[in-house]
Amino acid sequence: MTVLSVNVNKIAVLRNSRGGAEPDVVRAATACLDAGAHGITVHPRPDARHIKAADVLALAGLTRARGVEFNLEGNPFAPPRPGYPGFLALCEQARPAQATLVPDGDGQLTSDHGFDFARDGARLRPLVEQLQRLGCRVSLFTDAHDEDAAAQIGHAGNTGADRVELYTGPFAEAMAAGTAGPMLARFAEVARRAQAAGLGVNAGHDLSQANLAAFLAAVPGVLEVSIGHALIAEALYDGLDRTVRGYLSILQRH
Ligand SMILES: CC(=O)[C@@H](O)[C@H](O)COP(=O)(O)O
Ligand SMILES: NCC(=O)COP(=O)(O)O
Repeated sequence: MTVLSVNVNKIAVLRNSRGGAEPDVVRAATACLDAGAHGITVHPRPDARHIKAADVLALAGLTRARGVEFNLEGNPFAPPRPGYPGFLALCEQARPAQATLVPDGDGQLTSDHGFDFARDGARLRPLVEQLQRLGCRVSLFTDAHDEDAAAQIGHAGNTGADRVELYTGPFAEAMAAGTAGPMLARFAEVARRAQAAGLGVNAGHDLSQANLAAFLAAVPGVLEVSIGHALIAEALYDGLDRTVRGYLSILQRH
């Protein structure tokens, strides 16, 4: 079975919008694990707009205590800055079970592309080794939607990484537009090539209850999906009824 790692970035977005402690990322992560999620993912960004270094350490403690996977995502090439010690330093402190390297630019709204392995492979290799020495399984964020992707994946194998994470944003868009067929065939081909190169396959970005089943039916051997944005949005809808009723019941009693 494919395992589910819940990304709790969005809980921190909401918390930071008021500057206080609520909603609490550790409490939210605990609720996800209590519901059966297999692990927790966060992707702290250098501008600390959601997950902060302290959250990473707190979630590392929670996942260690619960014996589940902690997946820490980030760009290993982004320089440290006040409030963000750098991805490698965070991994040294938190020792996540999995480090997922993502080539984000600084001003990006969210992740929107994978590595260019032909170009980045040589500088990724020593970082992969360094992270593996820290005890992390290493996964590399990769495109699977374009012409070049199947060729690129061979270079990914040369980095020494353990897994790749297929960037599923373009699949989610195609699915919403009703045109996912050819895209899914491409993802399946990239997954098979990755597996043939000895890489495990994860997937993530904009996966949701509306598109996950179609993805898993078409793409073989996906080991893990990390899902945040849609899952948190769906949780709001699914939980609003109960919450409003909770308020009404207090009002009715006073
Ligand atoms: C790598 C990936 O696709 C997700 O981790 C995504 O980067 C979530 O980050 P944001 O929550 O900042 O959009
Ligand atoms: N690696 C993908 C991830 O952690 C969550 O992405 P999204 O579901 O927030 O788009």
